[in-house]
Amino acid sequence: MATIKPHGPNVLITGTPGTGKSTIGTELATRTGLKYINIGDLAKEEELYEGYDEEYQCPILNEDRVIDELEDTMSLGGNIVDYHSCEFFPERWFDIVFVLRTDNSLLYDRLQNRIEKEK
Ligand SMILES: Nc1ncnc2c1ncn2[C@@H]1O[C@H](COP(=O)(O)OP(=O)(O)O)[C@@H](O)[C@H]1O
Repeated sequence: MATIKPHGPNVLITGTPGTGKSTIGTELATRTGLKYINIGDLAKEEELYEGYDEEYQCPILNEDRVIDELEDTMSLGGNIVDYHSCEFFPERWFDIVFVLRTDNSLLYDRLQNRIEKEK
């Protein structure tokens, strides 16, 4: 059960990559004044990794370090957290969770566009 936090509620926005988490998360942050936290960006900035996944060709997130890094911020509240996975977050952190979904055919095109842009 979430408790009332001094800086307001914590919101989790999760879902498959490309479903619009960062688009909605940043817009929501602008409109509400809550702080937007993108876990992927945070991990990059603070190097919260524990090795490299050769199969998926990406760094492996150190989930314990993410939790340690965010614990104080989340206790105060007032955050919008954006990440494609959610099972490792403490349930007590969040007051509400949104799971975004997008039709697979649309998702395919969005991710394809993202890859093209990154080239
Ligand atoms: N509701 C929406 N309708 C159409 N396109 C969207 C919508 N939300 C996001 N997009 C587009 O889909 C792509 C992926 O969105 P993004 O917010 O980066 O997703 P995520 O953060 O979940 O990976 C972007 O090009 C974005 O502009």
